[in-house]
Amino acid sequence: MTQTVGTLVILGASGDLSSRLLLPAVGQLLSNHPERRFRLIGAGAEEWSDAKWRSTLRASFKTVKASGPAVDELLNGSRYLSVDVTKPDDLQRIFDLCEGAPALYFALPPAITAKACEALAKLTLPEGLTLALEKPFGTDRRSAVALNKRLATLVPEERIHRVDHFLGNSTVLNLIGLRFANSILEPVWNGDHVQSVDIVYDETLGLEGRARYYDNAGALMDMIQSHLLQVLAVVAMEPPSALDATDLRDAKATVLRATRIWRDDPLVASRRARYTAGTVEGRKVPAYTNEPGVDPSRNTETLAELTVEIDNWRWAGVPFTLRSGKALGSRRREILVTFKPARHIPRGLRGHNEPTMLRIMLAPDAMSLELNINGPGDPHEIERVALSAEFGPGLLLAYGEVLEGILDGDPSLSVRGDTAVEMWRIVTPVISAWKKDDVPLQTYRAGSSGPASWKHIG
Ligand SMILES: NC(=O)C1=CN([C@@H]2O[C@H](COP(=O)(O)OP(=O)(O)OC[C@H]3O[C@@H](n4cnc5c(N)ncnc54)[C@H](OP(=O)(O)O)[C@@H]3O)[C@@H](O)[C@H]2O)C=CC1
Ligand SMILES: O=C1O[C@H](COP(=O)(O)O)[C@@H](O)[C@H](O)[C@H]1O
Repeated sequence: MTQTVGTLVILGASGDLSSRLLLPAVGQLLSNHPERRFRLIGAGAEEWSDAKWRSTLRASFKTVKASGPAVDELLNGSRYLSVDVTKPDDLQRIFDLCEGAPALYFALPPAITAKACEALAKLTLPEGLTLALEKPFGTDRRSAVALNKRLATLVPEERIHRVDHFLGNSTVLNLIGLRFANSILEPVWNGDHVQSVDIVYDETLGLEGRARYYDNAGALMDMIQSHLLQVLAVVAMEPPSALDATDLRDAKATVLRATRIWRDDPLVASRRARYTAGTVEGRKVPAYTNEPGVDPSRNTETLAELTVEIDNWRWAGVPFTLRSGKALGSRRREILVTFKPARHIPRGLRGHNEPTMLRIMLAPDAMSLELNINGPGDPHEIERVALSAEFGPGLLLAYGEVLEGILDGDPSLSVRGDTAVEMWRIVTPVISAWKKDDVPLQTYRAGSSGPASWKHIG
């Protein structure tokens, strides 16, 4: 551990991300690493007292059973400031409370983050300042470019953490281990052997009171433009020499630069849908358009599918389909690599000739290789089996891993500025086509597997 940060400041501390994901991660990190010490300041628009903030901290820490002297010390010394983060004076008040080098974590809607960065530009910034920005980074390609430019005037790139918690996810690191610590996978990890790759993140969760953010984002921006393209980058990248920030981020950037929507045609490459009323896991879910805070005229999709191709030697012609949606009947989080079917099965063998499939489940962390083998009974009969294994669970929650990177000044797992822009470049033609209504917004019943007309993946 080489912690460079003395004070972690959460901007947007009264929001959902903070209490549900960030604060538990802080508690878990300190329980697992009691040698760590840093100050925590919460800053948000709500008029909270220090006491109310500390009771929020306690409640969040309880969810992960965080305890120990480091946790108690942080709790007792933690302060809350009621601020407007778009005002330079308010930001200065925060800096005045910091000890050591501060890290500002923007747990804010993207438009407010951009305004807060403008406000920072009016201040003399503290030595060693680190900035951590949540996804989505900007609201489109242009705003991402502008935000990068602004950030570059504030701190050096290595102290900017564009957070994508899927990259804090041990499974993504497991994926790198699986791909590159075995010599049998890489020779077939290309378009000569792979027929298609699907990255699916179906959630049973609905809107969960997040209309203010989600109704302006939708499934494409919320999940595909950020998380799933990052997963694609790790699945498809060339082998990095090391897991360090330069090698890893160069490898991801190269593959994303080669990525474009399938056939350059949003009508072929994308589909979108929105849920109607239904029942999910025994819970009644109202139609998305009847959720509090939703403006139906925005036509926000809650399920999106995007197929891309990667213009390079390894992957040319292989469709990569990314899909994510809310209020679906069952949770499914997996990367599915479908290999080409065997060219010829000797006459005399009967039964399956389905392609070999490698499923990598993102949570719970597991994998399964589906093969055709001679099953029990008649040895001429080919049957389907799955060889399964579990990845070891990570030591920390995904956000704990993200926070570790921020506190220790290691940006390996964060998204680099050029890559953040590239991810917007990939989805821009789809966003434009959807705005013009060129791709119909279909519907699916909450609790179903999506619109009946959509082909099932895998
Ligand atoms: N929630 C989640 O599961 C995840 C969220 N994210 C990302 O995190 C970010 C925040 O999301 P989320 O927490 O859900 O959103 P919320 O709306 O719950 O929280 C945003 C917080 O920012 C505060 N805020 C808004 N404007 C200002 C301002 N000018 N000054 C000070 N505080 C302000 C809000 O205060 P008030 O309510 O008083 O306006 C609120 O507390 C988004 O970019 C989202 O994409 C990423 C991964 C998961
Ligand atoms: O960033 C987000 O991610 C979550 C899904 O991630 P998980 O780790 O909680 O499974 C998603 O529900 C949310 O809409 C999105 O903003």
